[in-house]
Amino acid sequence: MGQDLEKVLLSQEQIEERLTELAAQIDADYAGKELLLVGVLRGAVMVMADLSRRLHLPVQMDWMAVSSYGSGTKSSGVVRILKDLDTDLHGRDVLIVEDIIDSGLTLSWLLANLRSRGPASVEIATLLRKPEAAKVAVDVRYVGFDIPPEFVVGYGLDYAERYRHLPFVGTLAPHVYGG
Ligand SMILES: O=P(O)(O)OC[C@H]1O[C@H](OP(=O)(O)OP(=O)(O)O)[C@H](O)[C@@H]1O
Ligand code: HPA
Repeated sequence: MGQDLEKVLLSQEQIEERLTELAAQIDADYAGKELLLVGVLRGAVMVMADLSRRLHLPVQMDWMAVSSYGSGTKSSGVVRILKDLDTDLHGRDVLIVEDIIDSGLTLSWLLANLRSRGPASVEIATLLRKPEAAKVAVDVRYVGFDIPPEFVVGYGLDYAERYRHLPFVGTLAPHVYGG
């Protein structure tokens, strides 16, 4: 496992500190409201757990599963809903919780999809964003870290379903994905 990693990009401490800041901002922005957190499976599980536990607002949580990456390192651009929400979004303040915005294709599709369901508002919170990899612009209210356009793993992010459990974000050694 150690040999698979090239470097640690963001330590557990850096991530937790930033999530605390984002939670305070979200608490202030939605004061007096009840928020519906929509986690995007599977990558957002860690961010959802750690961000939601820092919120003081009343929140509900629901989950969607979408897929655009399959087992590779590039977005296919074709988004499929693998599991839809159980919650009616009509009149709700919705915050999509994500691990990463890379090309932006998944989130721009998801944002349009959720906005078509009649919510009061839909915003996005993502731990990571790769500005140099953007293929479409996505309006993101809460960003943990802007990172370089390298493939990263850990803290929910996988390569071929591995490395999601790592408590930090790192890059993989090129030999792992045949680079
Ligand atoms: O901006 P994009 O280029 O569209 O990439 C971002 C998407 O890719 C990842 O999901 P993935 O499809 O890998 O599924 P997973 O969450 O199950 O790992 C991530 O969780 C985002 O949903
Ligand atoms: O850099 C990444 N790593 C893992 N999954 C991803 N999905 C989009 N970008 C990435």
